[in-house]
Amino acid sequence: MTSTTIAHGEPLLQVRNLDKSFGGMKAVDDVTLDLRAGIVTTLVGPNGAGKTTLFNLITGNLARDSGEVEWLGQDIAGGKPHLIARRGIMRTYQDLRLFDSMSVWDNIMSATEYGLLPMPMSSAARHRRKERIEEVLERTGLSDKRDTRALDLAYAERKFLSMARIMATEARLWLLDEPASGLDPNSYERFLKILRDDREAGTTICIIEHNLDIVIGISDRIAFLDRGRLLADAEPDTVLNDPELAKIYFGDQS
Ligand SMILES: Nc1ncnc2c1ncn2[C@@H]1O[C@H](COP(=O)(O)OP(=O)(O)OP(=O)(O)O)[C@@H](O)[C@H]1O
Repeated sequence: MTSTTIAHGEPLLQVRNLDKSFGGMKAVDDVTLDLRAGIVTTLVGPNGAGKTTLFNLITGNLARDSGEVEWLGQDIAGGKPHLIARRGIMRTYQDLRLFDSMSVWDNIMSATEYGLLPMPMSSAARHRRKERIEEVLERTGLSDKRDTRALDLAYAERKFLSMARIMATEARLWLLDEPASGLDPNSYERFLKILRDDREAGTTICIIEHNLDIVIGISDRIAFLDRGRLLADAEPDTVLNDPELAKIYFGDQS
């Protein structure tokens, strides 16, 4: 995992003129976007806008047609997912992709190993990892569930486990695909606190989110996608008060 220092607000990940089509349909169409160090960028837009596809192109789950993805100035487009993870880019999935028959603890442990070189860890490093997992269990409210199989968790607990899996790594960039969908209001608060605390600690976060309370509650910047095109990338007030974007997002309600 790279430890290059980068100033708050400077681009950590740069997407340039990225394109991806499925058949004749452009799912991501000439998108240029910076994800900046220590900043929470929310990716919004109607269903099918290309948000998840953009994540998949960044993380190597899909191959781009053209364009660039740079991490700290290095080209990473076309890299394999585990190699991209190794650089410090971790993600969650809408369908969570937990290891259902494994315990909460083992699910988290496996995430800390994903993308790492298979080399023995020093006992000090193992100890630090254990402490980090304990802290993540506490913050996600899963301490009492550490031995429970993922399959046996309640819905909100499964969502928090998918967050815990990336929190326990030392990733510098988190890509979160609708992590709060279906959560109850109490869980929202826990979720927002996690994001705010990690942003404070310097983590860079990009989150796909439909819930406007969450969008308003956490965004430093909002990027608005529609039919593959990036229509806006600006401060929340600018995007949220743009009547044209509201029409696209909510439909014409006049
Ligand atoms: N693997 C694929 N094969 C074919 N079409 C795909 C594939 N993945 C996505 N698409 C299509 O690309 C478009 C963008 O999909 P994507 O999932 O990126 O949208 P989204 O903005 O994340 O939507 P949502 O908010 O509903 O999750 C959609 O029309 C979708 O059907």
